[in-house]
Amino acid sequence: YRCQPGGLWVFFSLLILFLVMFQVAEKLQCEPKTDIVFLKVHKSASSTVMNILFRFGETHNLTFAFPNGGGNQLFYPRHFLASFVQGFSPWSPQRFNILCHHMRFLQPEVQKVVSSSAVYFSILRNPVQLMESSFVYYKGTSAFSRARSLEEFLSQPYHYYNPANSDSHYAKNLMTFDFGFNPDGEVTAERVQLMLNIIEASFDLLLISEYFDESMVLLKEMLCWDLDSIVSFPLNIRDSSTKSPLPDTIVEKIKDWNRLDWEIYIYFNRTFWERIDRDIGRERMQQEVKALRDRQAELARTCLQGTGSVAPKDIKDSSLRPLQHGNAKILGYNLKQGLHKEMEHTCRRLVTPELQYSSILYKKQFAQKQPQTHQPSPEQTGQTP
Ligand SMILES: Nc1ncnc2c1ncn2[C@@H]1O[C@H](COP(=O)(O)OS(=O)(=O)O)[C@@H](OP(=O)(O)O)[C@H]1O
Repeated sequence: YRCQPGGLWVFFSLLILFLVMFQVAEKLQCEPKTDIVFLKVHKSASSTVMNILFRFGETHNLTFAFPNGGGNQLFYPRHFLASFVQGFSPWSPQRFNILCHHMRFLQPEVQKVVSSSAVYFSILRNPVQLMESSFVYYKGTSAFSRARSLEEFLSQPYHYYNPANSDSHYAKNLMTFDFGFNPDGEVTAERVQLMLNIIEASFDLLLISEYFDESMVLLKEMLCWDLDSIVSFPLNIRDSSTKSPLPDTIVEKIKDWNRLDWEIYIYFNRTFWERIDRDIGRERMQQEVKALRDRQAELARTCLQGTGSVAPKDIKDSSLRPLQHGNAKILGYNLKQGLHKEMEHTCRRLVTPELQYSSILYKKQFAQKQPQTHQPSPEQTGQTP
């Protein structure tokens, strides 16, 4: 049997056609996603994730669902309502690309402000470290203000904690609360299962802050973004002088006190790794994480003075100073001098704290608009994070 030249031509034409179709199919499958809901769970590295979303949104000219009047939270701790979003009208078809400010989740209302094809994700943190962080950051709230230490609070929590107070959620099952559920609900197998089912049905991906880099790789895959879109420097981080070590006895007490959060965390930590095994595999994950860390290290060398984060008093540019809250000392960054214009912009955005960045984007989005006639009260704008 001898191969005919005509046959070869047909073979190569078919091969090229197949390759082109394959590329087109792959592209169709993997268009970068631009409609996103991020539930910004408190004290779970959510400000770092928000910075990633801010940068992507700014670069791609996307719209954000800002709180009315430009506050920093969507009228938290109230359950989310579409009417909290600036520019939302029940009579207009306008939808926003990214919803990522602090809110207490309520899906039917969220669905009114974003496209029906929006991707939903959130991030969880081990409730033990989350509560230690919350105790320091929200030291001024009613449940924590009278307790000298977390140990003291946990020795008789109901002496300090009154569920009827409007700021009590910072002290018990904060993740459960942010997902929209009752943090004081009785812990039964049925309740836990129902809660997990609802979260799983509403969210496409649950990230884990202890595995932040792996989380970003999963996010990149889900959103069809590139590596540079998911790089970050850790934001809203505390100085170690305001962190306390937790003896084992306290760890157990925190788990018990935050039982609903613990159940959420355990379950989605498991599904997180199952998803990695299913979609990426451990080996490729390792390579992707390395690529991400290498890129971040390169950016740190380019952008930052010194080796990394610095105390608030040492931040030279006041527009890069993060909000200080409660008893926490929140660190920030100094940019290198003499960076070229474009690089300076990239570096500056990486280290711009949440409140300043949000306000820059808000002004940009509403630059053409008249000032609001309705002025919400400070409580409504949620000035404290
Ligand atoms: N990349 C990365 N990886 C792991 N952990 C990180 C990261 N970025 C921020 N953090 C830690 O997240 C805590 C702040 O969380 P939030 O930004 O969600 O807080 S807030 O509710 O918006 O105030 C805060 O925790 P504590 O330092 O324990 O308070 C940060 O250190």
